[in-house]
Amino acid sequence: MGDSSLKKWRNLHSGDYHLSLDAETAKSWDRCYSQNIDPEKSTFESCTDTEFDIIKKNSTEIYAYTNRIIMALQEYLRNPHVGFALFDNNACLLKLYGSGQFLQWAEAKGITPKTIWREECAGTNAVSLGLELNKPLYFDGPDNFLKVLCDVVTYFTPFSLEDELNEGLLKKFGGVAIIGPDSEKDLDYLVTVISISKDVCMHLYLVVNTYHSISNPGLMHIDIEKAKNKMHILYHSSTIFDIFNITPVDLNFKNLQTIFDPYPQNKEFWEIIDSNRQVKNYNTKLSILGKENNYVLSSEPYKQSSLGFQGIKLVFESEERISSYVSRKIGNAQLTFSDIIGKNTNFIKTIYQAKRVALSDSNVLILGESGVGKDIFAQAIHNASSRKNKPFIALNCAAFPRDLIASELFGYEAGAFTGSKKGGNLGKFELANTGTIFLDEIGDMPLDLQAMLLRIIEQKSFMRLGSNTQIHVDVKIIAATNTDLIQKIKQRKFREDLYYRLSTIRLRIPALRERQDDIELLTNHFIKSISSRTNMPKLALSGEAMEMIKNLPWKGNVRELQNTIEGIFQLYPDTVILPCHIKEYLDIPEPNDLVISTAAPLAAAQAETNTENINGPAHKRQIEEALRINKYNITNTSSYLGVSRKTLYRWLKKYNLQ
Ligand SMILES: Nc1ncnc2c1ncn2[C@@H]1O[C@H](COP(=O)(O)OP(=O)(O)OP(=O)(O)O)[C@@H](O)[C@H]1O
Repeated sequence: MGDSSLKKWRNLHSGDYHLSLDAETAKSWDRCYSQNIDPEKSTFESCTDTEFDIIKKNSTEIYAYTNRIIMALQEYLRNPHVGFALFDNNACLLKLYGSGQFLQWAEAKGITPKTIWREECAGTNAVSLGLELNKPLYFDGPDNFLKVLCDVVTYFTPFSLEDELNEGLLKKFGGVAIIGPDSEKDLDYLVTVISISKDVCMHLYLVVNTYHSISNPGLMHIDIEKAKNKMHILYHSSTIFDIFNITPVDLNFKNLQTIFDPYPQNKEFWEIIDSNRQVKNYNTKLSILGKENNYVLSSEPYKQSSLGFQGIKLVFESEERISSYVSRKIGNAQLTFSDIIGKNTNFIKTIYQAKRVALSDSNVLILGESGVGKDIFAQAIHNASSRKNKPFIALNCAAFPRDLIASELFGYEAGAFTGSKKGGNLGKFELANTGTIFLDEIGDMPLDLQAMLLRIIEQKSFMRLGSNTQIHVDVKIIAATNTDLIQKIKQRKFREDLYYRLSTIRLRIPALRERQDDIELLTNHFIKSISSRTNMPKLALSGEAMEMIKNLPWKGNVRELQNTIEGIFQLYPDTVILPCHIKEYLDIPEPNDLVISTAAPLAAAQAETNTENINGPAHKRQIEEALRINKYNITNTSSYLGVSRKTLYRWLKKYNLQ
């Protein structure tokens, strides 16, 4: 022990150390004195072997990275008298790295793995104080509270990250120190430990935050030693075992082939690894410990040339987990062909065509007026297809503000635009991968997005907003519209090439007025479903009332019919419905038999004008009621009333309801 160090240390203890030590160190000395820690104590406290096993297990994240980095740096630490020490977040010494000379010196001092450097065990030292203050610290020998450390110099830096979920809080993971005899001072050592810490923290950030924010997929970091043709698992998340459905085993620093079956199995996987290729959401079959399954794989090579460090980050998801995640978040297609009611010959033909469409993987364009059942057909097609257990994602292109559709469809990278979520966001195309995406009201899609959609269809890949990486997707597209797309093409509002790409198969759903023979069937179907839903088994409609319903124009098609039936039974639940009830509900004036006609149905435009003309103040009340029920949402209210948004706006203006 250096005499001058010991002398300085003794002087500090016998005098007023507040004058010589910096404020934080002096405060720590105060605490040590108040806890009656004996400065002369000659040994460190250590944890037991069992405790140390638990500590090591809890520290695998920092151990995996730091171990590798220190190993690579160690040979450049030219001074054989000093070495590295790795600590966990409770100041337990996990491992020492250095020359034989350094390790002998450390052992003689009692500085060995398992020793605890917390203040209450080892008095004030750079490790305890650095962890507490969360900052790099250099400690000269006499700054240490214990005599045994009075000639030991320490350069320490903690590993910490801001906790993204709890703003302001810090997650501490431990730290790294360079330790040696007091004679070996060199402030560059502090720079060395700071840069190690920065590197470790960057890795920890990737591991802890980036991927876990989305759906907690399986994450693996592979260390590639090209020269030795070795690929080791440097880090893996615990979810990997669930995803691969295997019993947890120790994979740290194990060769990749410990779980991935060797070539020629996993051909695609080995090719990606060998060529260090980046892929995003790549559907591939993997053979894990003899069990084959489908997975979605993303890979991202990385290289730290300065440290001679090269690896690849792999993210795995099983297809089942993605499907269940998506269904939980988005909800799946519920309806099947058995939910579609109709006996009209043309309508039956449409159902037949739709069933055939479901068997092919081509894109489908569903055409038809508002409320004819385009949505129900899209769901039924998905549920009758081979993709039925995969996601069904619906997006109404008209309901989204123009600038949000792009991020809804394609997702975005973290920080892609102001207000974007920290971890980025999956777009509908990524969520629908392997399943079906239903783009309702495609005619309202802005032109620039039409170009992007066309690219997805042609290349089966796309890029998230703010990213330049192609993401591969396998999605069946069902689009629907109630507008005349040919007309829109002529007006240059819809791309002709996209129209032909989307309409590989066109399905036209006839309007209700073209299948009057279905009205009775549908009416009875809706009465039955209201009865069972509301527990009102005796709902009844007179023959005349049914005749009247069959002859109304139903501009809003099945939706309008359904809403009317529901509305009438809500208003008159305890009576047999007669024509007078319907007239009252729809505000049809008695003498003017404009709408009730057994003759051919009125033309749609004429019907709308008529409804409007005959209704007057009652019509206004009906609109007010519809607005209230639909919480003043224009799209929902117009659907509820079975008219277009344009018509509703016109009515609002006319009745001064804006
Ligand atoms: N053939 C049918 N059998 C049973 N219910 C139907 C049928 N057609 C439509 N419906 C019902 O009518 C309502 C409107 O149908 P849907 O939403 O599928 O119409 P749409 O054509 O997609 O309308 P929009 O163009 O306004 O989006 C839904 O409640 C649906 O369940």
